[in-house]
Amino acid sequence: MQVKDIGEQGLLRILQKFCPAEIVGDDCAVMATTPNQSLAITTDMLVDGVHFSDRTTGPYYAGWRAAAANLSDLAAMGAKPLAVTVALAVAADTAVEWVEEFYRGMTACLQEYHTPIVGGDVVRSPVVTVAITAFGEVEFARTICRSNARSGWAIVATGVHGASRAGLELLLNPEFGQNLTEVDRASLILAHQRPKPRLDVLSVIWEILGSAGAMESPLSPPLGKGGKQDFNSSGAMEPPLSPPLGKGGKQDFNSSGAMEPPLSPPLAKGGKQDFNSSGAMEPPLSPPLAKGGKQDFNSPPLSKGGPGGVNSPRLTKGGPGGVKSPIAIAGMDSSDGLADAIIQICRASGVGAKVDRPKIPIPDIFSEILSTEKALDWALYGGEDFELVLFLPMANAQLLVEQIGDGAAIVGIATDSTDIWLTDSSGIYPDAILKIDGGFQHF
Ligand SMILES: Nc1ncnc2c1ncn2[C@@H]1O[C@H](COP(=O)(O)OP(=O)(O)O)[C@@H](O)[C@H]1O
Ligand SMILES: Cc1ncc(C[n+]2csc(CCOP(=O)(O)OP(=O)(O)O)c2C)c(N)n1
Ligand SMILES: [Mg+2]
Repeated sequence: MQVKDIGEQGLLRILQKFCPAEIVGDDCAVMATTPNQSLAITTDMLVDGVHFSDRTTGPYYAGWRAAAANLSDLAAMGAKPLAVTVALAVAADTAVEWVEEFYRGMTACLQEYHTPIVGGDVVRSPVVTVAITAFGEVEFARTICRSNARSGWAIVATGVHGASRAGLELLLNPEFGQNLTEVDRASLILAHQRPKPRLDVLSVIWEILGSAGAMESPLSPPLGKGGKQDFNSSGAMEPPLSPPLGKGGKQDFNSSGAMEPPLSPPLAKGGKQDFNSSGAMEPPLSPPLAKGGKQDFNSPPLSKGGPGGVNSPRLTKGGPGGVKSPIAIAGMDSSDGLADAIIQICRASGVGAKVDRPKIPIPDIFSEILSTEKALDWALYGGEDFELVLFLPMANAQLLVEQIGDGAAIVGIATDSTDIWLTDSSGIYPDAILKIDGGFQHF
């Protein structure tokens, strides 16, 4: 059966089965918000032939990866996922079964993090394309931004890099890795097809940084001795300080569709954006008029007064790198590769870095199947490992790496120049500048 056989309404009926019935189906999804939390919003598109293909990834894992990529961006901001919307473009002759499998994969990933699909759109297109918008919430004081890094801080990778690239190679090129065992082959392929967003790392970060994770006292001891907090086996992240979502602590988006309906009004009294009194609507983010009357799109919008400034009560911007939060950590995810993440954070923060080649965590098996050069290249530039790359004070970085385990490593240190060097503490290779364009480029 093809999409054209059931039509738009027929397809929507199938897709809405993957969504909580209480929320989906109207012109908007309306969700309760938690007081004192900021909304984190991210969009990522996936295009057939660019991000996945039938050669490498069937619909189930294409769906999984689509969800994981978006949740990974939330994790990178320190945000807890709330919901996603899915805009789907398929051809008239796309098999309905393909779309259903895609949704099964997507919801399998989302359910691990208790995140519902609350809406979306379907259109016809010659190329299958999926755009997901994910919504999360984060306390302002816990927002992990790219622009917060400081000279002297350690650079942490939360897990091995290059595995996804190796998995992609195995799927595209049958000649590659013929001496691998089936177990190793499967684990590399899974790294590509079923990446896990590192939302689990957030609880470890909050535990180490504690309530005293602010810039002023970044080295305060962790809250609890030694142990990771015991989150449930799904690996779902629940920042210990955030209030529970509903009775029982977690929203339950399982297939029964049971979930607490959003009873509280979405906007608290006074929480509405204050448009001017004439009633005319003025988008609150529009840049101020520059001298001469032209809008100056380069100047940072309405940052006067800092976070919560008078002009922009609900939006916090800290300059070219984006949000600045008071927490002693900076980071992003490594969707575009480890090197890209380090470079982006350094640029946003105005620092440099020294990255030590032997410290970069790669899968053990690489030494048997790849030259040292190629292993390094895939680790730095392969992309799609969806780990987090975090800059934080050394003592906290050491605790973090110890507690995450499983390939997490301190790979380098931020410096007060703006150069980003690849160094070699084993003394074999000369220092080199880390390339910005070594990874996947769309154009
Ligand atoms: N079409 C767009 N319009 C406005 N902003 C965009 C667009 N595409 C990307 N951005 C913004 O540019 C920044 C970098 O994007 P990107 O490299 O895609 O981030 P990520 O790797 O986290 O997905 C993000 O803040 C993103 O929201
Ligand atoms: C068929 C196929 N070819 C190539 C790749 C490799 N690839 C595609 S996009 C990408 C980088 C990440 O994608 P992007 O759209 O830049 O994600 P974002 O950083 O915005 O999250 C990589 C390494 C792939 N996953 N599948
Ligand atoms: Mg993106």
